[in-house]
Amino acid sequence: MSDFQLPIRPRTISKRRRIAVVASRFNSAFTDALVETCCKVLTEEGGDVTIDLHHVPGAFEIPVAVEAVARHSQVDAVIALGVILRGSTQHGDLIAESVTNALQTTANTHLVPVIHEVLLVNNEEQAAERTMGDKLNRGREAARAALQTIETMAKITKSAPSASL
Ligand SMILES: Nc1c(NC[C@H](O)[C@H](O)[C@H](O)CO)[nH]c(=O)[nH]c1=O
Ligand SMILES: CC(=O)[C@@H](O)COP(=O)(O)O
Repeated sequence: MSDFQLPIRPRTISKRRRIAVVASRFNSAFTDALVETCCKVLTEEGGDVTIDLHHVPGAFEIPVAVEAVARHSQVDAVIALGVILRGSTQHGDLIAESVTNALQTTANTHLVPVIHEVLLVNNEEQAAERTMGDKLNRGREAARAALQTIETMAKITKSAPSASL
């Protein structure tokens, strides 16, 4: 009897990546800086990467667009970029909390990495440091977190039994 076994279906890990960026326009000087740096780093460090950029008015609208991307597009990751400046009421904190929870839910529901850089800051100085500076740049951080998480997810799914994929 032959001990020949059919090879299991190869799961080719394509190095071609598609990443969606969902960014709010509110506080656009800061959010535009986040988008610019994030896309630059994705292009420089991500290899063969296609970026789908989507804009929404404010941070509160980011999760619905991220969920739509997760449901309807074949992306390897979604990056959420926004800047919430604390005002004199609780409004900013409420938005930030709801965005955080919604992004986590989308990531875990669709098993797609969602990178959360919807920043909640106390003032413009903190916003500038994080969006325009070199030391704390959250746009750069977002791009690198997306690329690293894509690699990790690929390793995890590669080592999973094919029936569970
Ligand atoms: N104050 C900020 C907002 N506010 C707008 C909301 O996000 C939202 O668009 C509005 O409540 C309509 O649903 N958005 C930010 O991104 N940053 C802010 O500082
Ligand atoms: C997050 C906001 O919409 C914020 O600008 C609201 O400001 P305020 O708390 O002063 O009403």
